[in-house]
Amino acid sequence: MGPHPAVAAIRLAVRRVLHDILIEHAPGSADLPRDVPHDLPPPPLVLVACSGGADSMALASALAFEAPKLGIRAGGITVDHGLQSGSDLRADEVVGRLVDLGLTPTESIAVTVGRDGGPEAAARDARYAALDAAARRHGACAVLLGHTRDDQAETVLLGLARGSGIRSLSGMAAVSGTGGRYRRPFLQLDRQTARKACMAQSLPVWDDPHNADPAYTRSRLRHEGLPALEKALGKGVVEALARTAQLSRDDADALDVWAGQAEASVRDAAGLLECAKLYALPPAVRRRILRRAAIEAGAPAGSLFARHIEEVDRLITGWRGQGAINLPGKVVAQRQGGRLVIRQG
Ligand SMILES: Nc1ncnc2c1ncn2[C@@H]1O[C@H](COP(=O)(O)OP(=O)(O)OP(=O)(O)O)[C@@H](O)[C@H]1O
Repeated sequence: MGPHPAVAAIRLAVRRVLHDILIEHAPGSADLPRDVPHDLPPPPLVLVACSGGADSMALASALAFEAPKLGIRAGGITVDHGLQSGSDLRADEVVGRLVDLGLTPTESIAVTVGRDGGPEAAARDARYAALDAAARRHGACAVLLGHTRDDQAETVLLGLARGSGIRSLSGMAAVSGTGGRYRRPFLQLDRQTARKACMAQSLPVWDDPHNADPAYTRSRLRHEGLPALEKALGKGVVEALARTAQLSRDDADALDVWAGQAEASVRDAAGLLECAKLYALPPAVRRRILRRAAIEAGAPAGSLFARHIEEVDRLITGWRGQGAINLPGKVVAQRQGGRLVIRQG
């Protein structure tokens, strides 16, 4: 008898990603003759980032099962955010579970969570910094994250509510981070499948109380927002939102390329942006060029919002002699003799 369908599904998702990693990091190694001595690089190491929750425990179990079959070493990291009493003991428990799965190396990393950007963003920043450092320290070529299709749907809705364009509708990428370090094998898989796979394998899981805490935006969305949407629009809404993410990502990537190519054609010999040429471009392309120019001039990308760019855009499309526009990072945008000048003031 084969594995439970949920277990088969999580393993297949992980196997696909490990195949990609193998092709990227050890190209051709599978073709080398086995009886001739050669200096093969050490087998690649893939880490799983595990909170102890159902998604990442399912991921850890699938990694532990699939990696050895492909000659990949598999380890696991858990991050202790120190936000609840006894979180250190819990982190040790998670490490114990990763060891039981046969993962090595395993590590629990304690981080200090700051306050910047709110509790969720601060915890996330601290977590990714710790995972980055761990990947470097262990020489890992990839870190797997347990985000599911449901997480993706939530991310799309959060982006939609921010009103900031298709880039934020594109959710999380299957591959992201420096050198494509982070991989999300479960992005097409629903949360229920991960949970069922844990049950079928009798894996103990831990439900983070933060996930149910209505103080967190994502938690409210998960427990109130999405169920209400499903009730109104039908069960397919999660899948549709995840599909929206992929379509939006493709569109946003295409527009970024277009803007990159168009940028050279709207600059004069001195490199200044020509308002008339900008005016002739489609708004989506023009605004991307304006955004890039603002970032190049020193505006921090994270503080530059759609409303800032819209205001700069009005120097082009709604010109009535308005004054300089102040942008984050002390960057100033102003129109001077048919040219748009964006620089740090
Ligand atoms: N404390 C942590 N330590 C290590 N990795 C984590 C931690 N928290 C989250 N992650 C990683 O980020 C992914 C997404 O985080 P998120 O907070 O959405 O997950 P979660 O709700 O805690 O659930 P789960 O562990 O079931 O994925 C996790 O699947 C896991 O890969």
